Amino acid sequence: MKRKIYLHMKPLYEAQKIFLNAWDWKKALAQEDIPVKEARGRITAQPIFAKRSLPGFNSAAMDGIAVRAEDTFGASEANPLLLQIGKQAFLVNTGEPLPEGTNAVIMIEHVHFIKEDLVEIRSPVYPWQHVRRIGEDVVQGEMLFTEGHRLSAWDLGVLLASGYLTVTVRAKPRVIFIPTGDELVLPEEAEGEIPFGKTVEFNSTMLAALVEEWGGEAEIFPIVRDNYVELKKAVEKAASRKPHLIALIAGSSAGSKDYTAALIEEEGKLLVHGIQMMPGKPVVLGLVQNTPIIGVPGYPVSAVLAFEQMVRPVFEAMYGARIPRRPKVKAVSGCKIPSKLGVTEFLRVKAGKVGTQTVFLPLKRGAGAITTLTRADAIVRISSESEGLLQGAECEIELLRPEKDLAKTILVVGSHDLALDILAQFLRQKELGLELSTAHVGSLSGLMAIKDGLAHMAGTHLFDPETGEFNVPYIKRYLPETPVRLINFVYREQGLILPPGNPKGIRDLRDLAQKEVTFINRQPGSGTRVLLDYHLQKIGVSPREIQGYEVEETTHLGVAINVATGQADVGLGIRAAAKLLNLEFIPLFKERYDLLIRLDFYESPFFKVLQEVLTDPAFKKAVENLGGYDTSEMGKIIL
Ligand SMILES: Nc1nc2c(c(=O)[nH]1)N[C@H]1C(S)=C(S)[C@@H](COP(=O)(O)OP(=O)(O)OC[C@H]3O[C@@H](n4cnc5c(N)ncnc54)[C@H](O)[C@@H]3O)O[C@H]1N2
Ligand code: MOO
Repeated sequence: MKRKIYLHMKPLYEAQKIFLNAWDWKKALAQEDIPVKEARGRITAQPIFAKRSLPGFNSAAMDGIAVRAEDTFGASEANPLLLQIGKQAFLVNTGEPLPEGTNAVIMIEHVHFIKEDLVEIRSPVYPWQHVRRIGEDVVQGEMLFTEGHRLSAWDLGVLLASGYLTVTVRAKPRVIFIPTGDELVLPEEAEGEIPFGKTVEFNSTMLAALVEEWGGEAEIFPIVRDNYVELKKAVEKAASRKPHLIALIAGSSAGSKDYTAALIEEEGKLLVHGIQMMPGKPVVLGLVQNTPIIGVPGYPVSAVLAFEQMVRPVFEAMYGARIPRRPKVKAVSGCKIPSKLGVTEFLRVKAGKVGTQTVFLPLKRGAGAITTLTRADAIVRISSESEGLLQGAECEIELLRPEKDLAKTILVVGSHDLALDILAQFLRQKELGLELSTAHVGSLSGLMAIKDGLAHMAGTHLFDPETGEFNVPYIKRYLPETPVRLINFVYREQGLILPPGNPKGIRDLRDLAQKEVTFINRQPGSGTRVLLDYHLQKIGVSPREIQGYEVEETTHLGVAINVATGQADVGLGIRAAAKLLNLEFIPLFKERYDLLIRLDFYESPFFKVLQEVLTDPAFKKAVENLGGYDTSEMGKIIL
């Protein structure tokens, strides 16, 4: 009875507004007086006025002699003046008060001692020269900080100097997290073997760390099993502690054990269930026992992104101050990225510098994969009014790493090849911080990305039927003006990927036209597709005769998985993909897979590292172990 299907999904901005307006966040945080020495990062709760002036007296700004400026007028090289120490001149050190009657300091370097108590000066000084005057820095009564100011390290300095030992700040927001789920085990319980079907509970730690980063305090309750009564008890217990927010983790979507929304509706007020954002859709917002409550989706990436989107604004409202944002930079998309209209999407991306542009490539989209956050360089927000980004489209990206680290990411687009993953691994071992990021857009789009300056390298295996050559004719045709180099990466076997035992007895491309055979294709512009279409034409088989010809995957592994799961009987792809999934393979062609490299990148120090990997026997061996690879010409310059 408690299963709760989504209410009307709300646009992201509307959900934020509803949550902000549902509670008097501004009044939520009490004030507290805390020692200034412990106040870094805290938010002032009142305007703060200086209790004293700084400096509190006229003081020497230099080591030297304090004088009355008027006594020095007329001094020059030709007409030096003599001053009596103790009468007209007084020895002072930096920071000391000026003796009564003096109003300037002459630096000791410019003072000539005639006798112990008699000095000669050869130039005049003007009044208040080398003097820090009373109140020069701060005048008593002056406002030092407005309310809602985040105290920095140096702010503590001015507070202490101007008379404060304690400072009135906003109390820290307190959040109680309640992780829920039968499948969860504490990390400590799962140090060795983890029982089958169990998952380590780590969302609460991530979110609590975020709360602390934002200046709040987090408490994590024990895991609550998927049981309505227990969940209700845990929420009541949490509410009795009067936190500023309760966060229930998981159980927020539409599963048979997802109680969050039902519980909030029955015990309090349900405000929102479901937001038009991805990841993070199943968010629940409400109030229970006069306490704001959020149901955070269980998938880790959804949890983090939804929590950030919904909770950061209410923290800011409580503080009356902004929480520092991640820096944004302009960047362009290295490939086409479709996105769902009506949903605000948060893509995790890799980013790198290609020439003067910052370019990004999307990581996988799965909200369950936490590495899409840990490996990301940036987050790209795709508006709900957009159907996605075209290759080369410019937008702002939110950086998760320092901008200068982006220079160490090598962006590779084009055809998919498993050996590129191994290359990434070796590169990382070779040089700290060097990353290889790949996007599989097909050989031809890869060439175009190189032309448009959207990648450093492209993997390509485009067969030209007219010349029987790989890649070179295409480069000459499509990139006649672009300075590039082409080097060989591998030769690889392309062939038919079949289920174990080849139940339908498929032998060659001709058999694809059989009625009972379902094929899985690759996307147009991919080298494999070009190869297929060429050979089909050569043997006189029309695409119309092939079932499944119009169903496309973008990677060899995608094709292999279709075969492995019985959705297709056969696909065309590389041996390594078949081997990885224990599938049968009939070799048909040997093809050349090259790397097309922008000349400026070819001449960069990073490429030297890459070249070292390409000549490393251990790397070649690792590639050959994938199956169906010939590395004998790896690194050879073709163009
Ligand atoms: N029929 C539908 N199913 C799902 C929908 C939907 O709309 N209709 N939405 C999907 C989306 S989107 C998301 S996001 C998830 C969120 O689900 P829940 O919030 O209900 O979370 P669970 O199903 O309990 O768990 C999902 C996943 O996350 C793991 N998890 C949960 N808590 C933790 C934790 N504290 N630490 C680490 N990992 C955690 C859990 O084991 C699951 O693997 O629902 C989709 N389903
Ligand atoms: O919308 Mo869910 O939060 O993506 O995985």
